[in-house]
Amino acid sequence: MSHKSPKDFFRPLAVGAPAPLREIPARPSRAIHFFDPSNEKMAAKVPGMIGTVDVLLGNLEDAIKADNKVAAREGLVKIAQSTDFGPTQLWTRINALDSPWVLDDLTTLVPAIGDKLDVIMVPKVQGAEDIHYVDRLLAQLEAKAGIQRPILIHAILETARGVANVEEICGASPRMQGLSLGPADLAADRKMKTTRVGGGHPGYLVRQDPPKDADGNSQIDAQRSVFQQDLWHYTIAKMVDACATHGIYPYYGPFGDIADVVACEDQFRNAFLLGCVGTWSLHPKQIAIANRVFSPSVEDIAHARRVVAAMGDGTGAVMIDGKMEDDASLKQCLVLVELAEKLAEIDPELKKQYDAIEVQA
Ligand SMILES: CC(=O)SCCNC(=O)CCNC(=O)[C@H](O)C(C)(C)COP(=O)(O)OP(=O)(O)OC[C@H]1O[C@@H](n2cnc3c(N)ncnc32)[C@H](O)[C@@H]1OP(=O)(O)O
Ligand SMILES: CC(=O)C(=O)O
Ligand SMILES: [Mg+2]
Repeated sequence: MSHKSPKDFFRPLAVGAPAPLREIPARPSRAIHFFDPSNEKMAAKVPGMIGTVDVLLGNLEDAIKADNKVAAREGLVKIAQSTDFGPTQLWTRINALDSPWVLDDLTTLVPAIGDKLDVIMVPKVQGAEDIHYVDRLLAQLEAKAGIQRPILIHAILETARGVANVEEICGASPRMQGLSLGPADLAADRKMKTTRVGGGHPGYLVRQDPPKDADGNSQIDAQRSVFQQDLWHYTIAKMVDACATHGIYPYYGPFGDIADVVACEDQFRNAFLLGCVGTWSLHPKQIAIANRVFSPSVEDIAHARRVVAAMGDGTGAVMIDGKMEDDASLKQCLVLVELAEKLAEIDPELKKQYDAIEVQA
């Protein structure tokens, strides 16, 4: 839902602010890698990560101690001003809109490094009103600082009200770039009885039916398989639909069990299959997992290209390996092929792998 009439939707919100984008570019953003700009050891690693990760995000909100908020903000300014980010995007996560730090975050960052910041992530977004506030303030600050292209907004979905309002959040401004899931705050706000940051839960499961004995009685105490379920399926699916409706991009979020690289990969893959374009990385070892999961496999691209070739003008139905392919399955294949083309532009290793695929007749 827009707060403006359709004719004014793309009008700048301050005189002299850059014109809003008509379309949000599909820039690869498989991993949004979080770092604490007040942590000197971590910050020192940032320049070396350029080119190995699609997005570097200087975090100012949760996980930064209250005593370090100013140092984190100043550290981010220093890093951004002294670093050429090349192909890697620079994002930040500002403090919550009801915090004592957010106004200084925005009024410091935009004049100092607004020309380098691609996206500002806003936490704990509750409804369109939060986006409208940041939208207008950014326009005023951009105009004052002479910023030439609009800084985009990314909202974290991490309150029950935010989830209920997801559609209006996505459509609140042409600056809206995407949404991430905030499973930790969302769990707390919903009063879910979990203590984890993302991922599944062994107690959230479906159990196989009991076997029956010769008389047809259920053997309740027999050994039965249990299947752990995904606590986040509903919210991710809702985010994906809202983002697709508004032409913006959905992301998973943090996976807090850094040591469990296997479950992390599974959770990321669920999000990829459901339509997310990327996820967060909290530790350097999660970057490779995200890059792998959010890049279509060589097998998928080989199959997709085969369907594209077989479908000619894109209409009708054909059989490939015993399966029916038609206009609709072709469209799914094109999603993968187009994503592979975008990734090949920035990832030479992937390009080599995709280029080596021979299309089977
Ligand atoms: C719910 C939410 O809001 S999630 C988002 C907020 N949370 C975050 O942003 C957390 C970001 N990550 C971190 O703070 C850290 O990775 C932690 C606390 C999880 C683990 O940190 P450590 O215990 O230091 O991890 P570990 O010892 O494995 O680190 C190995 C090296 O990687 C570095 N490192 C760890 N995390 C990062 C990072 N995110 N970026 C860059 N370097 C990092 C460490 O400084 C260390 O460097 P060293 O080898 O020179 O000593
Ligand atoms: C991602 C985040 O901020 C959360 O899970 O709360
Ligand atoms: Mg949070």
